[in-house]
Amino acid sequence: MAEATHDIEIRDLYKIFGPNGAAHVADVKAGMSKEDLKARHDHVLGLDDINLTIPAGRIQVVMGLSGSGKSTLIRHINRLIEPTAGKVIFEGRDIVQMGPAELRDFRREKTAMVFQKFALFPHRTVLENTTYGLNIRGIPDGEAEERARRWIARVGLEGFEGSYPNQLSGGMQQRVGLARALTNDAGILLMDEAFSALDPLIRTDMQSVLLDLQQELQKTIVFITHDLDEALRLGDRIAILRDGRIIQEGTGEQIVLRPADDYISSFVRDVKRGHVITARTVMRRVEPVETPVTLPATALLEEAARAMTDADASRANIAAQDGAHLGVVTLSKCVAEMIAPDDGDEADAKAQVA
Ligand SMILES: Nc1ncnc2c1ncn2[C@@H]1O[C@H](COP(=O)(O)OP(=O)(O)OP(=O)(O)O)[C@@H](O)[C@H]1O
Repeated sequence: MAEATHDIEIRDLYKIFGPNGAAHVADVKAGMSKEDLKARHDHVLGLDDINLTIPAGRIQVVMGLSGSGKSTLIRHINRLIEPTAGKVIFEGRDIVQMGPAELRDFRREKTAMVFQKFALFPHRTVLENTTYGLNIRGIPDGEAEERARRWIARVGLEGFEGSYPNQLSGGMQQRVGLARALTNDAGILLMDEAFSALDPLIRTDMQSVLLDLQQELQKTIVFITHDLDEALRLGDRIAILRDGRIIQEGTGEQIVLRPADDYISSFVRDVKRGHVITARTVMRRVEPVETPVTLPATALLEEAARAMTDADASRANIAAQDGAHLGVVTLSKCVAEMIAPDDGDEADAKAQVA
């Protein structure tokens, strides 16, 4: 038997919406397109042969345009949607095969969800909204309240425990959504366009709140978005969906440097490369040089360029976490990569992250 892991392993997953989806899996496997399936059989292809390992303790972003299958995919993880075929394996168990009681416990204890439209109860206070999940699990009131208060404070809402949702701004309401999910203490956090309804500044703020919490909590987060900047900022890994298929999966840096096709190229063309590409990717593997600047391998190009400019240095050494020397970057190389690489540089950079 395979060793149990805390990763979420999605294997050969298909979802065909319609009265007789299972009858059409073979057609889809044989290459029938979403359009043909709709035209010939009046069924909708939701997910097409999804294979994805969502790493434990990291943020997996699922990105794609409207209708690409993002919501359908995330809802298979807690089985709010039944697959037409395939497996979703967590800790050695296939969620698809769970009976009702096992599924209920899995949902309540292992997963929590944050929704785009907050989904708060309007007639309950912040505290009551946050304790709700614990109450239905039968956790004693005192303990539930203590846990809820802790998370309400942790998301920055101390003092608002007695407020009602309509007394709060959108950003504050989503902080309640996050507090409610965290109070549940579940290892898997499912976030479906959780920040998409927020104003840009509040949205960036909430991304920072999430990243800050994640440093400490290291939950397995599945985060859906249609926004590339958000995907690149949050995702340890990013899967890009189109028409129910994963067309590319990797780190943000890999996707920006090696877009799998023209569609993804057009997505990433306007990305701020200095915020995505790391110094390690553009360094040369040469002996240490005389310079006041040493940077971690994870430093982004913009950070590297700023550090060198501030120190009036033209080069920086790059060191691994344990301090071992890895290579050298130059200021001019960083700037050139941030602006637009020539083909040769692009090929080098691609080879580096391959
Ligand atoms: N219950 C359903 N019945 C029929 N078709 C459905 C159903 N739910 C989703 N679909 C279809 O499945 C495909 C994927 O939809 P899904 O909602 O997962 O996309 P999405 O990427 O989350 O889009 P959005 O960003 O607009 O929410 C779409 O073609 C959609 O119309």
